[in-house]
Amino acid sequence: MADKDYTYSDVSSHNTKKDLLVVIHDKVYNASSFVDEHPGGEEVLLDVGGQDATEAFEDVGHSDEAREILAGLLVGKLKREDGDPAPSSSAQPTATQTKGPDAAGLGIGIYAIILVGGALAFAAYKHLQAKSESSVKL
Ligand code: HEM
Repeated sequence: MADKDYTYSDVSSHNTKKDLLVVIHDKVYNASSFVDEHPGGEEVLLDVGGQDATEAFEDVGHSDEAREILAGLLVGKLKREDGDPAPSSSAQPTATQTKGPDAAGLGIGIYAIILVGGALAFAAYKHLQAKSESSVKL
């Protein structure tokens, strides 16, 4: 039973509490027996019922114990076909990569503003100082 091949549409029809399949890393798990015991609540599992739950599962940072439980729920593997949604976890790295340069650009901008602002403030201070010195002499 654990080496059955499922298509994405096979899995998608099993999305109820009594009949709950989830896909994690292209493997298919039957979470029906575990849904009531899930420490994270049944709601989150039902939300991903019949779908690819890889990202949701990995985002939580589940423990090794959770992964052992998961291994016990294995019923088969996912056979991807043309037109199926892409594995959800593969979209993540690109999203974080594009974030990097943006954040760095903003950081440099802020430094530039502080530097120019500081230089202007210093010039104004010097100017006022020179002015008050010359008025004392008069
Ligand atoms: C069949 C798949 C899953 C299994 C076997 C599983 C198992 C577990 C286990 C054993 C824990 C306790 C903490 C730990 O050992 O890491 C846990 C916690 C948690 N799980 Fe899952 N989980 C599954 C899927 C999911 C999914 C898809 C989500 C979606 C967001 C999720 C969300 C959470 C959350 C939020 C907690 C933390 C609960 C807390 O600490 O209050 N889990 N899960």
